Amino acid sequence: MENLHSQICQPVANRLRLSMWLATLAQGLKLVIWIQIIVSAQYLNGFPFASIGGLFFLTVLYYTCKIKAHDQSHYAAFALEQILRQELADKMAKLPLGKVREIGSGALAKVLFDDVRELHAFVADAPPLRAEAYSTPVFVLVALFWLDWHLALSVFVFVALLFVILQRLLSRSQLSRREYAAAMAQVNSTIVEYVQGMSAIRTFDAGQSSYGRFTQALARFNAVMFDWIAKVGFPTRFARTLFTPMPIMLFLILIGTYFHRLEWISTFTLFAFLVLAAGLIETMHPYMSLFQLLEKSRAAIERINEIKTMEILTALLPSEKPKNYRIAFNNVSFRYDGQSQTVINRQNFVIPEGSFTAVIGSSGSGKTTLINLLLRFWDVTEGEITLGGVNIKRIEQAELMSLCSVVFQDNFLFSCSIAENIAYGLDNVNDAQIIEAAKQARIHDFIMTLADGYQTKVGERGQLLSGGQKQRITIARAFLQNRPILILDEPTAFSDAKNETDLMQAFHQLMKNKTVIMIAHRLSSIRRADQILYLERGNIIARGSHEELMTTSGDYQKLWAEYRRAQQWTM
Ligand SMILES: Nc1ncnc2c1ncn2[C@@H]1O[C@H](COP(=O)(O)OP(=O)(O)OP(=O)(O)O)[C@@H](O)[C@H]1O
Repeated sequence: MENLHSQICQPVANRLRLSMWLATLAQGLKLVIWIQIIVSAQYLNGFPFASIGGLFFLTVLYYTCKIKAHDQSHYAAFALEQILRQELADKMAKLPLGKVREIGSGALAKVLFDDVRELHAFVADAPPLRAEAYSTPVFVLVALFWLDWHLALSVFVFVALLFVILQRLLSRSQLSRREYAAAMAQVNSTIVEYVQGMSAIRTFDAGQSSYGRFTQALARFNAVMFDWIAKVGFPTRFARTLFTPMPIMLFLILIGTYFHRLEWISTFTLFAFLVLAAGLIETMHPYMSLFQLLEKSRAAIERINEIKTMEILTALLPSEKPKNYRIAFNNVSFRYDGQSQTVINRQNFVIPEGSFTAVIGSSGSGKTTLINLLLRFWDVTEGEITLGGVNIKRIEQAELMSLCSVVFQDNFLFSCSIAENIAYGLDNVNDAQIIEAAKQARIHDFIMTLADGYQTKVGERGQLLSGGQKQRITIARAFLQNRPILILDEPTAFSDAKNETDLMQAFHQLMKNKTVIMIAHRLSSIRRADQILYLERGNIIARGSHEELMTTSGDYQKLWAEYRRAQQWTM
């Protein structure tokens, strides 16, 4: 077995070995049964009934071994499937969250489901096939040499020749895996984009450009496949023709009758050779299937290994608990994987415990990145972030998360009830507490208008609710969590003024007595901030309270002047 395959099958190696041995034993028994039948053919006039018992026993043993081999390899396949899914899921939990988002949920799900399933087929089917492909030719050749070494040697040379031809043909037919994988991945991603972005697609381009990208990807995939078929069509058909019993039978009849005339072999030996050699050639078919299984599973294993070997978030030891909730960025720089430019450049600032810090800046200035670094969705490239004087890399991930409540603009809800979504991840929460949190988040009245109230299912990703409603459910969860650090991404747009006022009131109540960092999109909501960080191109260009910045920062004054002009224009 190839290194790649044996490495990934390591956890179930013992079962697979057992399956191989049982399958090999079954092949040996099959051959013994054949030989016994052929030998019995010599006694057609007086069939040895005594040996029927033995034959029956061998047949039962043969089927028992074959079935047990099959069972073992299938158990191994199921066990490995479970082990790998568990391992990959554990690994994903330790990867930087930014990395998980970058790879995309579609691609990760494909590895967890499709690739692991692909491997199942290989693990379940390969051991019996391998036993058949490798042991049967050896057994049959031993039997042929035992019958007559002259003819056996000729058959051996003939089959070896065929084998070399088969190897050549199969290696020529290897589909350029990288090309195939790239073409397939492009088809998948364009399908996902086409389906997920359906609303934007219909609004903006009636599906033309996105559909165009999809058809282009499909055309490329077809071109790769056609090219492959053109390359392998003839070799495959030729291999199939060579590995039928006919060529070896013809060879045996020619050379066998010659040997028979020389009186080197008896008629019986020639007959035995014809039967056994036909079987020998059939054993090349499992070899071809095995080759295809190996090829198909190789790409899956490569993708699984890619995730298994990804760098995880490492914790610096010994782990420590923060002593307070003062946050400090010390000389922090950050560059996304594979990018040459840093998006945060050597930044230093402090967020005092219990204060409200607003982060402002134009689109792409690095506001979200700053928050992602604090939550360890990514790790800083240089410098350190401390919480309560402790480098966040020394704080266990679960501990860090248990100190922060996060409310994003686009909030993910789970496809369960509203009550379950509010209490998500929290133990020992009763209905009264859930209702109280919903009231504080100004969402209780809306929930009561629903026929099933708090038991209403929100649909996949919360699609049955509006953006504002989803956000208020997340705010209710944050009220219930009551964690000392609150990270908010202020909503930019909601449908009506009432909804927006409700939301802002809920936000302000939630912020009380907490260390708050808010990405602010509206200047009106930052006036009461203790500190405003004005970020541009990864640098804080101004820092201070509203009053301070209005006197010290020309950029900040300009921002307000523009904001006021826009307000007057709106009015
Ligand atoms: N996963 C990523 N890989 C590479 N570059 C990224 C990635 N995410 C963001 N960037 C880049 O980093 C820079 C900062 O992005 P960030 O999302 O932090 O900006 P932002 O200020 O939050 O913007 P917005 O207000 O539009 O949300 C941008 O130039 C963006 O293109």
